[in-house]
Amino acid sequence: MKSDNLPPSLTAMDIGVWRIILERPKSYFTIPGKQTLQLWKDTITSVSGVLVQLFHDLSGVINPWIFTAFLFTHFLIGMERALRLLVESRVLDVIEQSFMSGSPRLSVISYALGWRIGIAILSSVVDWTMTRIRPTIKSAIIHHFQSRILEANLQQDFSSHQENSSKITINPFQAYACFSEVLDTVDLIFSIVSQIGFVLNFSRNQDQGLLFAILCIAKPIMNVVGTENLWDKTFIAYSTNAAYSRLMAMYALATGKQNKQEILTCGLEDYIRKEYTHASKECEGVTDDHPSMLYGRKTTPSKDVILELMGELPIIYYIFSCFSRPSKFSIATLAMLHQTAASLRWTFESIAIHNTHFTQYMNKMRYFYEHHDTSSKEESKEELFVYPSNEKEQHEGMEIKLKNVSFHYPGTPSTKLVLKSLSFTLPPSSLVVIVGSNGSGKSTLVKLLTNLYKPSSGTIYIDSKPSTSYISSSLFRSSALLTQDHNIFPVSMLENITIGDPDCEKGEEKTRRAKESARLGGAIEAIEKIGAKKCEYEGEGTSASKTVGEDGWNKIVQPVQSIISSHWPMPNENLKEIMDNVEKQLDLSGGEKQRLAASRTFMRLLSGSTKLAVVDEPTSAMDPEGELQLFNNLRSMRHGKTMIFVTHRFGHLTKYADIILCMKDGELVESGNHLELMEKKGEYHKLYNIQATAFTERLPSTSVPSIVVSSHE
Ligand SMILES: Nc1ncnc2c1ncn2[C@@H]1O[C@H](COP(=O)(O)OP(=O)(O)OP(=O)(O)O)[C@@H](O)[C@H]1O
Repeated sequence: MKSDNLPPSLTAMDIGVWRIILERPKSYFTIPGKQTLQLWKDTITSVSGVLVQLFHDLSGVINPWIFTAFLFTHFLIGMERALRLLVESRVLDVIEQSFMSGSPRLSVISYALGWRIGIAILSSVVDWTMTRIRPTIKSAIIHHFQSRILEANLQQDFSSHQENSSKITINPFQAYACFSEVLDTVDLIFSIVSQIGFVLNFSRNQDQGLLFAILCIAKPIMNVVGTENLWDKTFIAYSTNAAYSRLMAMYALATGKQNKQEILTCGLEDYIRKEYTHASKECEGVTDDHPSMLYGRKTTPSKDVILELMGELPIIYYIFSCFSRPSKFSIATLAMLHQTAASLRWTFESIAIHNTHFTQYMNKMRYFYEHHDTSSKEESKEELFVYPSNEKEQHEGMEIKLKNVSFHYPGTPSTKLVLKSLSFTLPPSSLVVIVGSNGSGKSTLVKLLTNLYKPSSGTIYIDSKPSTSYISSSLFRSSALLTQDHNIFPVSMLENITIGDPDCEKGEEKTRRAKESARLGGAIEAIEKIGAKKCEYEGEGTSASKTVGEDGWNKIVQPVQSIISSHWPMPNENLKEIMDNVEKQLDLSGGEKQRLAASRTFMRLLSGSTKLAVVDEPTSAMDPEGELQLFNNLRSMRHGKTMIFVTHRFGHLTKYADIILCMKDGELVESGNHLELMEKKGEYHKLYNIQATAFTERLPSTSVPSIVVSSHE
C-alpha cells in the first residue's frame, strides 16, 4: 500500500501496471462479508431511486403492452429453473414408482413425457417472444438515452465540458446494458426464490430438509459475500508504469489515422517498431489486466480451497444420510437433491458475476442522473438579464471592460496564472487587435471575452453590468467567434454555412444569405469544385460512375460513418469498391475548410444580432490573397459590432485598429493604436519590426546557391 501525499480518507495500491486510489474502508476489522452486505444495502438504497426514475422514463417511451409482455417473459425466465426441477422431480418419481411396482404404466410415462414437452415448448415460446420484443425495447431505450445524453451535452457549459472529471460517463448502449442487467438480476432473484421454495417443498418430506437447503447455498453465498469487487467502491486507477505508458504511446502512434502521413514522410516505421519492442521487453512479467480483475486477486489459495470444500457439503450430507437412514432415500430423491444443489449453485454464482456488472452500470446510471441529466433541472433565469437589454445596446457593439481579471485553467495541475491582472476597456463598436508571442495568452483572453470561461478572479463588465448578470445563452447569441480550429460539421456544405444563424427561417432569403456569406468567406470556388466532382457510387443500386452536377451545396462534407463490414471473410472486390465510395469524406484543403468556417461566421454577422465578433487566427492555411480578402470583408461588416482580431500577421489589420492590445506572458504590456505603440518602441515595436524587416532586409549575396530551372522545349 502506498499513501504518499494522499488525504487520510484515501488509500492507494499498486497492482500490475496500475495505481488504484480508493476511499479507505471505515474499519479494517469487520466480520467477513459484513462490508459486502453493507455495500449491497447502500447500493439497493441508492439505486432504488435510479430504478424508479429509469422505469418511469421507460414507461413513457415503450408501449405499455410490449413492456408488460417483456416483464412477464422475464418473470417466466426466472421461474424456468424451478419449474424444470419440479417437473423433473415428478417425472423421476413416477418413473421410479412404476419400476418399483414392476409394471410400467403407459399413462405414467405419457404424464412424464407430457410435462417435459410442455416445459420445452414453454421455454422456446419464451425465447421466441424475447427475440421479437427485445430489439424494439432496445432501440426505444437507446434512442431515449441518446436524446437525454444529447441534451446533457448541449446544456454543459464550456468550462466543465473541458474537465476530465465531468465527462459524461454513460453512453446509450451502456444505458441499455444497465436496464438489461436490472432485468437479468431480477430474473436471478425470481429464480433463487422459486428454487429455494422448491427445495423447501421438496425436502418437507425429508428430515433436515432445511439443513440440506442451507448446505446447497453455503458455497455460493460465501462466494458472493467474500469476493472483493472494485466496482462497488469509489476509485480511480491509472498507469504508473513508464514502460507500459510508452508501449501504449507507440501503439497509439502507429494506429492513429492522423499520424500516418508523418510516419511515412519521417520514416518512423523502424523507430516505432524498435521502441515498441523495447517497451514490450520492459513490460515482461507485468500484467495490465483490468484493475477490477487484479483487485480481486487473492494472495493465497486457502480461500478457494475452503470454498471448494463447502461446495461438497451437499454430497457429504446425502452420503451420510443414505448410510444413517437408508429407508428415507431413493435414487430419484438423490438425483433430485444433486440436481437442485447444482442448479442453486449455478444461480448464486451467476448472481456473483452479475453483481459486478450491476453495481458498475447502476453507479454509472446514478452518476448520469445526478450530474448530467438536466431534464429536471430548471435554470433560474429570474435574476439575470437578457443581452442586449436596452435600445442603445441593440444599435451599438458590445462594450467590454476588464477589471483585475486573472485566470488559470480549471482542472489543470499547475496553479500558474495564464492571464494576470488584466484591466482595460474596449469601447462599443471599436476594432481591436490582440498581438503577442506564442503562449502569451491571446486565445485564452478571447475565451474569456466570449464568455466561454469565467475569470478566476476579477470582473468582466459588459455594457456596464458584470458579465455574470446576463443569461449566458443571450451573450452567446450576440457574439460570433471564428477561430483557428475550423470545425466542419457532418451536414451539407449549405448547412455548414446556414448553421451560423440557426434562427434564420428556411426559404429563399436564407439561401440568398448563405450564398452571400460563402462569397464573403471565399468558399464559393470550393463548393463549386465539390459539385463538379465525379461520384463513383451514389445510393442504392447505382454502381456506375456518374457526374453529380453543380450541386456542391448539398454535398455532405464529412458524413457520419455507418458502414459495417464482415471481418472474415473480408469483403470481395465489388463490395470493397462500394465500401470505399459510400459515405466518402469530401476532399477539402485546410484553406477551403477555413473558408467554409469563415462563411458560417459571415452568415452569423449578416443576421444583424451580432454585437461582438471575435476572430482568432482563422487564416493559417489560407493564401495571402484569401487572407487579405477575408480581413477586408470582415472589417466591412464592423458597423454596430465590436470587432476583435487575434493575429500574428498584423500588417493587414493593425493600421485600422482603434486599440491594439499587446500581450506577453499573460500580461497586457502595452495598449494603444499603431502609431502610439510604434512611438513607444516597446514590445509591439519589436514584433512589428521583425515582420517588417523580413521583407526589407537584403540577403548576403554569397550564402544562397542559385537554382537553375531548366525548361523542356
Ligand atoms: N485548455 C488549456 N488547459 C490548460 N492550459 C492551457 C489551455 N490552453 C492554453 N493553455 C495554456 O495557456 C497559456 C496561453 O495559451 P494561449 O493559447 O492563450 O496562448 P496564445 O497567445 O493564444 O498562443 P498562440 O499564439 O500560440 O496561439 C499557454 O501557456 C498554454 O499552455
